[in-house]
Amino acid sequence: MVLYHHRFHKNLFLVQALVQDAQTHLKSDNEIPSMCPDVCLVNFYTSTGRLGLHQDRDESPDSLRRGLPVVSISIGDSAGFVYGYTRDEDQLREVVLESGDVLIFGGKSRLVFHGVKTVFQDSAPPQLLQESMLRPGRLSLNFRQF
Ligand SMILES: O=C(O)CCC(=O)C(=O)O
Ligand SMILES: [Fe+2]
Repeated sequence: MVLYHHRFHKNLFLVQALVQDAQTHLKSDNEIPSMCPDVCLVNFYTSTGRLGLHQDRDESPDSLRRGLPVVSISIGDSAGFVYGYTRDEDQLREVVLESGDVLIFGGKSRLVFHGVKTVFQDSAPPQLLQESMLRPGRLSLNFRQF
């Protein structure tokens, strides 16, 4: 229990450090505010798993108004992640998220539409599967501040 607690706190610091790192790479007119995560949404996708286009707006009005970021960490199989400023399928852009990738959206982009279109079967790093108990598929950890 103590170990779990310790690890959990380490993860919160990791998420804050990831946001800080992103901040150093952005121009000041495209800011991502700092946050203190208190929610972690965990998704597991099998190779046929999908997530339809949506906005993340379950957080408090204050969190959304301030554009506090969503920090998403991908583990396991790679996935085609789609995003856009409208629901228009033709305007969507796609990025492949690989195991270990971190995706952050906040500030002006906090309410971007997004979804997971494809999970690429058997694309996880072999070492990860050998050294962990992860079953085939993709795990995503989504940290937010309510
Ligand atoms: O799995 C992902 O990378 C995205 C998850 C997501 O958008 C959500 O849980 O709201
Ligand atoms: Fe989402």
